[in-house]
Amino acid sequence: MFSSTSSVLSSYTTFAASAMLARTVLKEVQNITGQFIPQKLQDKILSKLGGLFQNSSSQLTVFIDEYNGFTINEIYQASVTYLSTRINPSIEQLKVSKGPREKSLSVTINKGQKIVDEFQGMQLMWEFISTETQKSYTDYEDNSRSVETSEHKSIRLSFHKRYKEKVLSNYLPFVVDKSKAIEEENKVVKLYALGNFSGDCSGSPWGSVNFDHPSTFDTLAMDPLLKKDLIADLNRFVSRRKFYRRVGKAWKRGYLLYGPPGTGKSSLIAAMANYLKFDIYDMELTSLRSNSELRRLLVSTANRSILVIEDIDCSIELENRQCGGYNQSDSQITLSGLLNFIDGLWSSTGDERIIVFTSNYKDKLDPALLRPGRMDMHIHMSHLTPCGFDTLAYNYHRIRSHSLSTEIKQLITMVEVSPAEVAEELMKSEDVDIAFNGLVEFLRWKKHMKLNEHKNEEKIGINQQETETQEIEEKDEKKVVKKKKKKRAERGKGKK
Ligand SMILES: Nc1ncnc2c1ncn2[C@@H]1O[C@H](COP(=O)(O)OP(=O)(O)OP(=O)(O)O)[C@@H](O)[C@H]1O
Ligand SMILES: [Mg+2]
Repeated sequence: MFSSTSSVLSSYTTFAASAMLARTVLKEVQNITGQFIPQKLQDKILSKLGGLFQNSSSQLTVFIDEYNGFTINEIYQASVTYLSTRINPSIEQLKVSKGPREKSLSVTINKGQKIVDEFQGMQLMWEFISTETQKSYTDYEDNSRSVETSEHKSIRLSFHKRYKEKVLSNYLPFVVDKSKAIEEENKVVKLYALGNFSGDCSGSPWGSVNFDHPSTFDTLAMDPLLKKDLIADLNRFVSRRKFYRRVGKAWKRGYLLYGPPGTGKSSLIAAMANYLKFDIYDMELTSLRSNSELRRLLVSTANRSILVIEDIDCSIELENRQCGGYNQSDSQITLSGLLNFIDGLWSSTGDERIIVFTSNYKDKLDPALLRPGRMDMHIHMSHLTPCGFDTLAYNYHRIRSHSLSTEIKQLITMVEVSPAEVAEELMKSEDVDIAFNGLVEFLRWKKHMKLNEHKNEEKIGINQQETETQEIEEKDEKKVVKKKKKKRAERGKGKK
């Protein structure tokens, strides 16, 4: 990969000058501080610098241009990213920029600036270079002349000749890997939905916005063991590229999230995306007309992404699958169309894909969807538990315990309350006492309603029982009357 990088032996005389400069600086430091720097320490400093500055003819310089022909040079980009983490106090000029959709500033080194880096005992000197070239054009129609200036950017990497192999096969790959990790860390997660609302001209059916959902695994109230299992499952999944290749399985994973409304299914998807830094594709099945449209959309999703189909039980005609002879042509969208595609083409074209289905009712789902191997993990998002309450209390009020906590937790075990409902109450005031008191009131009211419901149910139950026994008695009565009539009739015959 790197052998083609142009390497030029440069008579880099500035290095020798820099060595002299380093000696002068050491002397100056002694003069200013009035403190003698021990000779040993001086030697050590100079010998460290010596790897770079000793003899100009022992230096090798690698030039890394911004462009490789018309395409961007990935090593250049990687070096810029990597060097932005190596900025030290000796740097005098920096460049700062920020794209309209980026979260943070990007700080890079200005042209002419140098950075010394160390790697496995080697000293390496990086320098940013920029040259401007001007071309003049003559417009022969009106004989006017115009000048066009273009900038040529490159980076110069210098080190001792004896490290050539090590730099090309260890150091530069290290720089590339490191820059990927940095980019991954700074990556802005995107949310894609159908329709082009970002105004780009790519022709993609998906429009995207920056995904700025604050949900993380820390803020999510869910069974701690389940949360731990899920995080471990995600970690295993993303680290198993080779494994999936070896066993011949498509590198994808399916999760089914089910549970009542407001229990955090959508929040969990957001937490997964934020954790993995995967983009989300939100697929609204009800707005699609055919299997072929679905296929087109799935093909145009990118790797390292989460495809989300919410409320799967409501968004697809489940009966389609069950009706054997039903016309499952391309003119409509069917569950089998979706499943076939997920199992087949899509899974073999993409890498590192996650698919998430959500549903409020697991038992309403087609068994085909629940078949082993389809949805690898079924995750039940339940009503709030006392432990989940602790998470919410800490999220919203940064509080680990409160005099009302015990009562709140007791009430939570008595009523069925969703994390969303409790979150709503906790947000009503920034004063924790007011918010917790409000929550207690709310939970007591829920408990009261539940008890009333029970009583009503019991009443209905008793009434029902009464009517049932009455009916039975009536039936029995009728039977008895019938029997009696029969007997009477028989007796009448006998008399005759
Ligand atoms: N488990 C949870 N942990 C933390 N906050 C939660 C949790 N569940 C719900 N919330 C809060 O309630 C809001 C709504 O929850 P969310 O949309 O994730 O629920 P859902 O299960 O997807 O509901 P639905 O079935 O209606 O789609 C969230 O924005 C969040 O503030
Ligand atoms: Mg939801």
